Amino acid sequence: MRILVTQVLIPTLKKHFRGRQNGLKFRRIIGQGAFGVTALLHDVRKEPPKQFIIKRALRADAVDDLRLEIQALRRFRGAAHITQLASYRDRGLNDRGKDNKEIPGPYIIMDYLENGTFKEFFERCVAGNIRVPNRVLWYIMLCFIRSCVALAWPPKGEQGAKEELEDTYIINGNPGSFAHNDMHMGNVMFGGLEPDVDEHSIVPPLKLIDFGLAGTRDRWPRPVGPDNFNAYQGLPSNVKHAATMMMKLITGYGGRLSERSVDMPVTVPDAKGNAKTIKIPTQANLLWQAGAHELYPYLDELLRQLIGDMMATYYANRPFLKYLLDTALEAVRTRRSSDYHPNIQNEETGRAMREFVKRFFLDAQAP
Ligand SMILES: Nc1ncnc2c1ncn2[C@@H]1O[C@H](COP(=O)(O)OP(=O)(O)OP(=O)(O)O)[C@@H](O)[C@H]1O
Repeated sequence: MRILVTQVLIPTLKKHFRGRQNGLKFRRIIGQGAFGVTALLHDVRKEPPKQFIIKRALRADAVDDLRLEIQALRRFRGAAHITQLASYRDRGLNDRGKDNKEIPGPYIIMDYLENGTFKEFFERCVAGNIRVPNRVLWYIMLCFIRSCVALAWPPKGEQGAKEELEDTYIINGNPGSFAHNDMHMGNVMFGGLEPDVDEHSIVPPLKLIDFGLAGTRDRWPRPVGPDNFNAYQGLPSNVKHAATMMMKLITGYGGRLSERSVDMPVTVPDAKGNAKTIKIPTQANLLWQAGAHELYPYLDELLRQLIGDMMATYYANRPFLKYLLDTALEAVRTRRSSDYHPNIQNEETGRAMREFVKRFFLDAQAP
């Protein structure tokens, strides 16, 4: 069945875009799974041609997910850390209210993210057996936190909304409980460097993709446990999944993780305002279990703490987004190589960061 649909669909896409629909031309199939197909399109009216992805479902149940994804992506137009919807077709009509009978069923056209998935980046780092510089980790963490801000306060921009950093959304009232629900390394991608945005001019911006399971409820409610105590809440779940990917990148461990909690010491003020140390359980066990400090001796301690906080076993112990954003922003803006151990200072300079990005992102994507 799948082969049949694909055999029909791919020539249909090719034929449709051969005619330069709205300046778009079919280039090649990017991904083809059991549920859907994604293909690369070029807008040949631009020089160099602007690249887009078209995503089309292959099965009836995947059509529902695609519809959900269209609804979700419309909420995030304008958010710099979520893949951007360029156009779509749902229920027979495209976003300009016109019928497009040639490509049957709903589809999504979105901006192409040229620097690949987080998973590919992770695998390159593991294969190269390298330590990702702390300063690069902070840039990636900042992007993750901004994506969580977008999920909590969707900008709901108009068609063609200009992308903006999410920092200002945070003042707009209480966060929502929208969950991505499928935040893993294959659903996080890196776009192209942006010379005009400080934080994206050195390390490529990270963006979430694949919103087919997203929503304000968990698609697969698990039995009540510490991680989904009381009710399902999207925000702490998104935050934990972001931190989990950071932990995987730091440790190079890409397998299934144990949800075993370990104690993490945290300094808090006591009733008199004096500092006291308490222990909170966290699932960031690879960074906090016995022996972890010796295994990752050069990891920025604040980053280790932040990941532990974001993966705190109990929702109530996970930090507010405002704190996460301020902490990551400050680290990105102020950390210098001299802040790190002499053994790694030459790997933490601005120059070393640029070389790292060239090797693990830009050169790795060259055709
Ligand atoms: N905006 C994008 N830019 C570049 N590549 C993309 C983009 N969106 C998706 N892709 C590519 O297409 C693949 C499939 O996309 P996506 O995960 O959204 O579809 P899916 O049908 O839900 O796939 P899966 O079932 O594998 O999760 C991605 O892994 C990625 O390689």
